[in-house]
Amino acid sequence: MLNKIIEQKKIELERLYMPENKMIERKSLYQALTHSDRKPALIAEIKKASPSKGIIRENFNHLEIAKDYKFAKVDAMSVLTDEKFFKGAIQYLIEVKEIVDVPVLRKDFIIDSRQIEQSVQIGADAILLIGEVLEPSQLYEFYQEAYEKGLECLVEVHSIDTLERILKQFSPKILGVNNRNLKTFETSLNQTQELAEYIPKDSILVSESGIHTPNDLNRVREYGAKAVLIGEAFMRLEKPSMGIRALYGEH
Ligand SMILES: O=P(O)(O)OC[C@@H](O)[C@@H](O)c1c[nH]c2ccccc12
Repeated sequence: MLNKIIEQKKIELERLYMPENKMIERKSLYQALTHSDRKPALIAEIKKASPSKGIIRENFNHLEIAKDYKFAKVDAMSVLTDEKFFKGAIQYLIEVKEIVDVPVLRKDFIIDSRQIEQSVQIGADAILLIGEVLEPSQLYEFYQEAYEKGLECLVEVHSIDTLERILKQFSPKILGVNNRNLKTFETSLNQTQELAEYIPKDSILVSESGIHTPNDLNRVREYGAKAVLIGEAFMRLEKPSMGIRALYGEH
């Protein structure tokens, strides 16, 4: 599946949409995650579908979800912009960014430097760079290019092997452990536990995917996650904010 997604991205690169530059105020994801009242801090995702689950939310309205997340005071929002496999859209991110005051992460498969420029233009505050998709040297180049352009990066890895290869190159400030294997779609929170000890002390550990219950949240907190990235569990609820309160045990 991962290969299929990357092939599709290469096709899309031939007609990359590049909107006009607007003046956009950037927000720091790093700041938001380190100054959160919630432990772990929360990145809430806006996602209609996924290749592993199909359509997750039938009546999908990105702005309604963004407003509800805003009401719940999430620390950051992640917006899927991949159209083909996640039924996302660049337009969703543009519009969400206009109505929220927290950093917005662009969730997509970045394989080309032009997508970084595009992310700047559409108003993203941060982008995802996937360790299983990019060679460490390429990933580091994109990382530097993004920071030079005022974007932060969530560097995501699934395996210890990928993490080690990246850490030989550099230490990303925000490091995500994807509990889901993008090739098999298998999800296990043990992934966060196994990788946690290798995460540099100065990096923020974000546990991503497969977090549904308060027990899941407690587990990854104990493993050392300073932030979590959650999509599906909230997308299945009419009011995602209710799910957030239940998850964190807030009243
Ligand atoms: O919906 P979940 O299981 O809560 O997962 C959210 C997020 O981690 C997931 O969407 C994700 C993590 N890494 C990705 C890379 C590409 C696309 C999607 C993802």
